[in-house]
Amino acid sequence: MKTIIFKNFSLEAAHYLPYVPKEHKCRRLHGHSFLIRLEIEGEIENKTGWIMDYADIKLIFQPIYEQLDHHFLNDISGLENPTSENLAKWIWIRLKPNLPLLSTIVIQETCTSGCIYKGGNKKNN
Ligand SMILES: Nc1nc2c(c(=O)[nH]1)N=C([C@H](O)[C@H](O)COP(=O)(O)OP(=O)(O)OP(=O)(O)O)CN2
Ligand SMILES: [Zn+2]
Repeated sequence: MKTIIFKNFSLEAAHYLPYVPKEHKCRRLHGHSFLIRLEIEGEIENKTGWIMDYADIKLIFQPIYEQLDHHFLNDISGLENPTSENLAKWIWIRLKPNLPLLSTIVIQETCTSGCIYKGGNKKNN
């Protein structure tokens, strides 16, 4: 039976949203403690009793995490407009090839706001 496991990460990063009106609060440089949740969907293996080791999810995500943690997101290629939605998509494109069972990325930007990304078609991700 298909089961979903998850691994949560917390990362600190600064950003601003360049395309909102000048008066919008998010046009100003500010920072977040982003919460990122990676969900993996698959079958439970008989022998191990798991879908995959949580530690392996962490290992696979590590190089991407390091590109983001304590960075200015707007400076990162492909993240010039670092909305939650674009961040989720950016992570998905880089992570999915190495983590084929990835099914959902949840980005929580503040206590009250976030995005749930489930991938896209091959053409536009
Ligand atoms: N669809 C999106 N809307 C907004 C995004 C986004 O990424 N996608 N981002 C922002 C800002 O980055 C902002 O920092 C977070 O927005 P907001 O929820 O308005 O933040 P608050 O903590 O101030 O929310 P309150 O609940 O009003 O206190 C804006 N919009
Ligand atoms: Zn923000």
